[in-house]
Amino acid sequence: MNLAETRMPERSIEGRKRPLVTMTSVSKRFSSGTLALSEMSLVVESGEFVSLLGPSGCGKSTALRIIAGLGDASSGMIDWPSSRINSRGLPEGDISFVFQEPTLMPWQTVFGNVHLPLKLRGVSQAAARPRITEALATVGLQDFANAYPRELSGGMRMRVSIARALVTKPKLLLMDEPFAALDEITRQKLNDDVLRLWKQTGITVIFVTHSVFESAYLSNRIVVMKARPGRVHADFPLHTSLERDAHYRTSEEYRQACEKVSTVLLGAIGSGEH
Ligand SMILES: Nc1ncnc2c1ncn2[C@@H]1O[C@H](COP(=O)(O)OP(=O)(O)OP(=O)(O)O)[C@@H](O)[C@H]1O
Repeated sequence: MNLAETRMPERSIEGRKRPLVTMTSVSKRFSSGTLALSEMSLVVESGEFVSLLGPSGCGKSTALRIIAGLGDASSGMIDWPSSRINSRGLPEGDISFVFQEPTLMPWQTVFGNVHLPLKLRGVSQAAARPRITEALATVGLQDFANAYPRELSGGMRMRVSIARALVTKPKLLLMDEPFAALDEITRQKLNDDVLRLWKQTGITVIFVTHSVFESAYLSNRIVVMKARPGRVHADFPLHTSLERDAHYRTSEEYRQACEKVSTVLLGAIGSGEH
C-alpha cells in the first residue's frame, strides 16, 4: 500500500479521539556513544500544549528533532495515528519547527522569508500572498512585510520565524527554546502571542524550555525529563480556571503551579545523575 494514501480517521471505531503523535520506547545513541534518550514514550493529543522541561543534556532537543524527522531514533517508533504520512513516515505539511535562533534569510524581506515554506511546496507568490498576510497578522507584523531582518528587533525576528512556521497551517508546532535568547519583557510578550495563537488556531504545541516559569505559564501539560540517559521523569497536567494573562502571572494559582513544577524538576535533577 502507498503510505502517502494512508489517511486514518481522527476517531477510532470505538469513538475515541486518536492521538496526534505517539513516541513508543524511543532510544537514541549518537555515534559518539552518548545515549541521549532511553526508551522514551509519549502520547500527545490534538490541541495540547505540552512543555518538555529538564536539566541541560537530558535529551529534550533530541526528542523534539526525532519527532520532527530531523534526526533518526536508534530504536522505537514514532506514529501519527490521525495524519496522512509520506514515504519518510512523516505527516507532510502537518509539522512546523521553530528553533532558538530565528534562522531568517538576511537578503530576503519578511514577506520573502515567510513565503519560503510555501515556495518549497510550489505555491506562487500571488497565491501565497493572502496566507502570508494572515500569518504576519497573527504575530502582529502585518506592517513589516517589506522590512529586512536587520531592520527588526530580536523579538520581531522571532515573530517572523513563528509566522513562517504557521504559514503552512500545521497541526503541530514544535518549538525548541524559542525565546531563551530574548529579554524577559519580550519573552513574556511572545509567550502571550503563542498562547493567543494556540487558542485561536487549536494547534498542538510541544515546547522545549529550561524555564519553570515559562512552562507553568504556557502549558496545560508538563513532561519533566531526567538526564543520563534522557527519559521521562514525570508527566502531569496543569489546569487553571484563570485566564493566562498578566494577572495570572501575579496570582497565587500561578505561584503554586511554579512551585509544583519546580519541585518535580528538582526531583529529576536530584536523583543521582548530576
Ligand atoms: N549530534 C550529537 N552528537 C553527539 N551527542 C549529541 C549530539 N546532540 C546531542 N548530543 C548529546 O545528547 C545529549 C542530549 O542532548 P540534547 O541537546 O538533546 O539535550 P537538551 O536537554 O536539549 O539540552 P539543553 O537543554 O542543554 O539544550 C547530551 O549529552 C548531548 O551532549
